Amino acid sequence: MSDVTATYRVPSGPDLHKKAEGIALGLTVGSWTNLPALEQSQLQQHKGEVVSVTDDGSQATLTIRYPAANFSPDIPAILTTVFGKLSLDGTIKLVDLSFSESLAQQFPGPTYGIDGIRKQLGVTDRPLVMSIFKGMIGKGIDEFESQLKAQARGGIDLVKDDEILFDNPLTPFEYRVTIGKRVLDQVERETGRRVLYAVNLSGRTYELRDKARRAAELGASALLFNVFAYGLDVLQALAEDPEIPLPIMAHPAVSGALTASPEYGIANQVLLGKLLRAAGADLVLFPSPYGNVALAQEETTAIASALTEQAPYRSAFPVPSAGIHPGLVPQLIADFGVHSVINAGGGIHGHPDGAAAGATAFRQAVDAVQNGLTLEDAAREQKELSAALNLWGVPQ
Ligand SMILES: CSCCC(=O)C(=O)COP(=O)(O)O
Ligand SMILES: [Mg+2]
Repeated sequence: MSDVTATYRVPSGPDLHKKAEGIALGLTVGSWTNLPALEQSQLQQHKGEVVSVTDDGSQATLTIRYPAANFSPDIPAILTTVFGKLSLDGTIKLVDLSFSESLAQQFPGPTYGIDGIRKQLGVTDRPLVMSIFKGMIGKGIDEFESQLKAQARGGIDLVKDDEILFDNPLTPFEYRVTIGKRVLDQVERETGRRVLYAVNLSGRTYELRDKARRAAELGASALLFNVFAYGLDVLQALAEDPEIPLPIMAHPAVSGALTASPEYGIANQVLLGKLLRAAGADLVLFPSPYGNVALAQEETTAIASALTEQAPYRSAFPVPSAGIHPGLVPQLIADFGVHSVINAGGGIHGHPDGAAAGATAFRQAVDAVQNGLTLEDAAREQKELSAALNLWGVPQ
């Protein structure tokens, strides 16, 4: 049977079975008043079913299954069913969500995912390294071009716009795409390495599809998308469009408003993990456990698992981000493995010898870990890594 199963965390207390039954009924066939008996029996197949109720004395967990016959197979309908009105109804957090196999198949998942992006880049055996344009607001297209060249020549695999760089007269969207393509083609000719650039797809919702199609026509290599400012269904529409054949990188901006409370909202592993993957994100940024905007270690592990564990979809790249510098590379690889992206803005542009050296320092740090060396040992031979470690250190 096609269905969605939702798990909620609520405060411990008496009458939890009654509470769970109230949710299962209230979000499906229930009403605040009794319906005639005949109508009740006809509605039985639509009723939510309480799967389990557990209580550890401080917190309780309620799991409820909702028949897919109640909703159309899209994320807005599913979220409204499992956590629409309920999200407004007291202390309750949606901590897990699973689709039955037939429901899961209604969603696209990543078009490229980890394997597809690795294939485009020709990099199979190490974490990818990504850099973020920084300080571009108020700067012109020449600055954009020189920053991109420096990052790409330094050894970066992917470059992304910062999420706060929107369409603007100094660096218009289409210019960034065309100049980005020219620079990256030139770097490929020079070095033999393919680098992807994710341009920030921004603007009004109804403009996005045409803008993304235009970007593809102009030779864009990837899109950055502030999905939570728009909605998961907008991401899905972009991912499913055959005229937008580009990897999509989901930025977590705004998601904290939905996830940050331990008692309310939606768990990170559901929103940034399962739902982003189902909706078609190829790469997912989230706060790392050690940077300046940090998430708890177990939450980041749960996000990364939801993006990569067994599912009817391709795996999406986990991109733990914020406050990342080369000294953190061993920890990042230990925590997130080889199939992750190491992403830095300040940690590249703040390098004492500039962005190209910043990019090189990251690649040297990755190579050191891959070769079983400590960063300190590798830095004896490599001046870019040495300068980065002198500035930011290696956490012990
Ligand atoms: C909170 S995850 C997204 C990180 C981000 O958008 C960013 O710009 C990180 O920049 P940083 O200089 O901290 O690497
Ligand atoms: Mg940013």
